[in-house]
Amino acid sequence: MDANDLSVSLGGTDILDGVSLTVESGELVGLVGPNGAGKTTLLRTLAGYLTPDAGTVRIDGDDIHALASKAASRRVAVVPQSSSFSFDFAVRDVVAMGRHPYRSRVRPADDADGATHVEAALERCELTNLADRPVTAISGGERRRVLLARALAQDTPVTLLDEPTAGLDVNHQIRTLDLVRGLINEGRRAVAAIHDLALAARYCDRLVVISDGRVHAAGPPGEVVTRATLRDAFDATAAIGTDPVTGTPAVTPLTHADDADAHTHVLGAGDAAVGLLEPLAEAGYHVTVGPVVAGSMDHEAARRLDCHAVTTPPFGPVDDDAREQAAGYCRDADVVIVPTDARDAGVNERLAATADETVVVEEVESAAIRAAVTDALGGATVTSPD
Ligand SMILES: Nc1ncnc2c1ncn2[C@@H]1O[C@H](COP(=O)(O)OP(=O)(O)OP(=O)(O)O)[C@@H](O)[C@H]1O
Repeated sequence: MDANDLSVSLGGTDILDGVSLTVESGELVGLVGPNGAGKTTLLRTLAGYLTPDAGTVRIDGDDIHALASKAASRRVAVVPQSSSFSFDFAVRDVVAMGRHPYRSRVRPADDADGATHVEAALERCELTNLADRPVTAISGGERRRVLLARALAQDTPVTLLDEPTAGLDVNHQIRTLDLVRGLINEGRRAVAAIHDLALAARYCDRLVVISDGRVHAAGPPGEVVTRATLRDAFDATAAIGTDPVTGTPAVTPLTHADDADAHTHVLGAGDAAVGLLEPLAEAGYHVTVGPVVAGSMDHEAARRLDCHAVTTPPFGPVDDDAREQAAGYCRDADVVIVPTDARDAGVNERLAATADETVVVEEVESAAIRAAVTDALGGATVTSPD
């Protein structure tokens, strides 16, 4: 699927502006972005429901907006965010509605294997036991699986999903995305709007960040889910780590702070530095740290918070580059903090709140690193807090 330079306005307001997106076979693309960014509008445009003011959507070469409705529905299926069923159709009948694009009043035999698709979709979505139940008499989560099964029965190369996990318990969120992933692994293509960034990062091959109707960033989850993206696209402060089980980005939203972007340099390393970085970043400071040993815990803490770390190789003296860079940060920073160990967490908190001074707290865990930087600075800025 190729969406090229899509612009859409609704009610006289520009909603999408120059959005392009490609989805290859065997690829799940996640649409992420703040509320009101335009994700649903984009999905509706990709589905052919909304005609763009400019731009095209092609599936295997066919312009989706130029196709007749049944032909378009044989290429793309939609799992909507919600659907209210006002008639008490049986679950099986709702799923069978997915076969509509293959049926013809004049040639009813055209969809000879329709029933097989419907039964397979029911089974895959664990709905076989509910197949005869009225759709008005099942739970909200089960109804979402019915919408997914209907899309499966439609048997299209492209599936568009709008918040497929919303309202599902944690078990069914995973089962639903595992199911979607299974379809992708069979060679289908899908685009899914997913609010949960960690789930999106775990299941999608690529993420497209939509913000204010534009593509803010696009790429593999590890490249897209960054502190900078969270700040710029979502206006959110977050720590980004690595999920220890899945190895994909983990997102911890932090309390929002509107503080100035004063530069704080955390000099040297140690366990205390790990605890310092997060409150500083949370308070809105531009934080740098180092020198830290490459691959150490404090380096990882800096990485996940998107704080630039000056690194020095393990098992060796602090190298000249690291020494120079750290010295530069120490000269430029509004505050230089040399952390003590964890018992001084209270002191660190106080320092973070008074960042307009240069304060150095003695006793860095790694005396060698402190000595190296102090030396590079000619000892000039090293002062005692009291
Ligand atoms: N029919 C419409 N007429 C005018 N504006 C609309 C219409 N439909 C949606 N909008 C506006 O378009 C913008 C994008 O809405 P959309 O539903 O695409 O966002 P979204 O990213 O899916 O949001 P959410 O995450 O909250 O579901 C919103 O500001 C919304 O108010």
